[in-house]
Formats: sequence, C-alpha cells, structure tokens
Amino acid sequence: MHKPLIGVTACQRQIEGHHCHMVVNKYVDALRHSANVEVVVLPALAEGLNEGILERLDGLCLTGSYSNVDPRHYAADQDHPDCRLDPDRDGSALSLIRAARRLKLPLLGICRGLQEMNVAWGGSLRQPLQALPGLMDHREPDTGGVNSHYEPAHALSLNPDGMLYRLTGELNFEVNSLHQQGIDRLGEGLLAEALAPDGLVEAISDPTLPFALGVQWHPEWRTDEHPLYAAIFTAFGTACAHYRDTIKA
Ligand SMILES: N[C@@H](CCC(=O)NCCCC(=O)O)C(=O)O
Repeated sequence: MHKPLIGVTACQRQIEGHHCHMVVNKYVDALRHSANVEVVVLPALAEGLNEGILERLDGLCLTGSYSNVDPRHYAADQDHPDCRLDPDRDGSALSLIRAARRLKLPLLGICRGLQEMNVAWGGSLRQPLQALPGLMDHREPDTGGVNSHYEPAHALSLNPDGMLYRLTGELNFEVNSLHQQGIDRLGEGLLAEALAPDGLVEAISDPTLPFALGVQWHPEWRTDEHPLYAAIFTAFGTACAHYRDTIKA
C-alpha cells in the first residue's frame, strides 16, 4: 500500500531574478518523517488550481509564509500599508481550501495556513497584532538566528472540548510564535481549539469534517522535541491514510 500523498502549498518568491514556487524544507521534512506521508508541491497561481488535483491526493497542508493574506479577501481595508502580499498564494490556497472542504480531504493549516482557513470559512483577520490594544507582540524575536525564532514564545491554553486536547490529554503548552496577523472574527462553524494568553485564537478546527485543523504556531519545527507538535503530524498522517483507504477508495 502506497503512503498517503499530500499536497503542500507553495509561495511566489523571487530567487536570483527568477519567479519561483517555493516551499521551505521543514514542512516537507515534518510531513515525510512525522506524518509518514509523501509530498507534492502545489504551485502558487493567482487564478487558483483545478479541483481535479485534490482528487489525486490524500491530504492538503497549507504552509506558513512571510507574506500576508490580502485584507480584500475578508472585506477589510488595507489596514497595514506595508503589508507584504502574495496574490498567487492567496489564489491557490483559497481555491484549494474550498475544494478540500467539498471533498472532505484532511486539511492541516500552519500559521498563514490557519489564517487562510479562517478566511475561507468566512472569518476575518486583524493586523498588526503588536499595535492593537490588549494584544501581545506575536512576532519572532528580532535578534538571534533562525533557531531562536522557533523557540517556545508564549503559553497556549487548549479547549477541553477540542481535537488538540483529545490528541494530547494536556491543556497547557508553550509554543513558538512568528506572526503579526491573527484571527479577528472566527469563521462560521469553526471551533476555537486554543488561545494565547491575550485571548487570541491560536488554533481552529471544523468538527463537521474528518480532519480540518489550523494552528498559528509552527509544529513542523523539531517535531521530535515537542509532544504537541508531534501529535499534530501523527494525527494528520493517520487521517490522510484513513481518507486514502475509505472516502477516496
Ligand atoms: N505572514 C503572516 C503569517 C506568518 C507566517 O506564516 N510565518 C511563517 C514564517 C516563515 C516560516 O516558518 O515558514 C503573519 O505575519 O501573520
């Protein structure tokens, strides 16, 4: 039996003057080694991707990105003038999420991926968090190297009625934090799985689907060192295998 085949979303980046479809290795590594799946990269195309692509897959992972979801997708004014955008990523991700919902395809959203899920479910975002009253600064430290950016940064309280608590049996964790956008209005039908100390929703799920989970932190970082991170990828891989063997079979 082949391993589940998972699509991961790419971003548009310019590398040495060339437009590239780019995915950071840590997402692929965590999916292959912690979720035990195989991976294909899905290009970032503003016009969106054909739903037929997802019919060949067993799951979809929405990666993080330094770019931000364009506020026009949730009817907000451009409330952050130097907001870094990626219309190709927006087009692909939002079309893929809507198709995944229709197919009941297992869906894991990470950081930007959580934000895209919330928007696709009809919710909204706010930014920059660090400038909003009552909210913490959720950005990574501006000192130190990359490794320090993914160190645990704040506490996380799980919803005792949520998927993450069922997966871990624990209510409190510490997670990394590398974002300046966050959930404002929760998408219709989404469950708030976890909160940061300032009340920001940091994880969401759709309980009506077999597996639809979005997390604001980065569980793909050193999954072997964090039980919560590992549990997320193990559960996603299991859900993708189940999808392969049942719904898709
Ligand atoms: N740009 C958004 C989402 C932040 C995000 O996805 N960061 C990822 C950093 C790079 C990586 O680890 O892939 C925001 O600022 O909220």
